Amino acid sequence: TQSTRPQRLLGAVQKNATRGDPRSVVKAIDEFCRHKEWAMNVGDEKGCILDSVVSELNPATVLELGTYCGYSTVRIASLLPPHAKLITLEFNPDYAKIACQVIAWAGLEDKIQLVEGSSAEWIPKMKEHFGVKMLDLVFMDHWKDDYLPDTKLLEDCGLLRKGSVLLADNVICPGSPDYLKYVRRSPRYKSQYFRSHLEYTKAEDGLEKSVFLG
Ligand SMILES: O=C(NCCCCCn1ccc2cnccc21)c1cc(-c2ccc(F)cc2)cc(O)c1O
Ligand SMILES: [Mg+2]
Repeated sequence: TQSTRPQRLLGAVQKNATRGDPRSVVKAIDEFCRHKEWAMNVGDEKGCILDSVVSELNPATVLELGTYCGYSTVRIASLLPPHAKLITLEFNPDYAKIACQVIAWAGLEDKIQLVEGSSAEWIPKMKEHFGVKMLDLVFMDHWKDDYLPDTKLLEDCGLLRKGSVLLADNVICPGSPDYLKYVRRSPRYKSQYFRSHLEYTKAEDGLEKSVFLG
């Protein structure tokens, strides 16, 4: 039977990356997506911006919405301090199965909790189910129409503290106009746009970093 793109991406990781070496996993995926098949990872250019935000923040608790094949999951987790935790949510079970194996190849299972389901279902359960008190960083990379409702849900569930950071991928392409308007207008956020390009292409895209002011 035909393989899927995520399965072929995993194959490229297992063929070209060194077990236990997250940077080689990231490199193998970027090479595959640049030279073989495009895939919707945050990619190397926006990935560097992601790395700088994570490194500066040194977060203890991170929530990622949209795991896909685990590329940004591995990028973030490889920069976390020893006892930090990354919870990553994936709606698509086939993506989750691949991401689980990519994360294992990188040797980052201990830092990452991969959960299958929707943000609407799991955000309200964060505290009771995962013992999460507050989120230091939320990386949004799931359905673009869900960025805004999920931001409001995060606020309502008391998961954001003064200084919590929302980092949203694809605010230009495919775009999340209602989310951008909200975080840029709201007095409760300090927002900043990091201009870049859609992964592996010349099209414009960027990351929006929004600090919750409490
Ligand atoms: O659609 C994108 N990502 C979301 C995939 C589905 C997420 C589903 N999901 C996961 C967790 C979760 C939790 N709750 C509810 C739903 C949830 C995406 C698309 C493009 C893109 C595609 C074509 C094109 F021509 C240009 C750009 C580029 C990106 O970087 C992207 O991220
Ligand atoms: Mg994305």
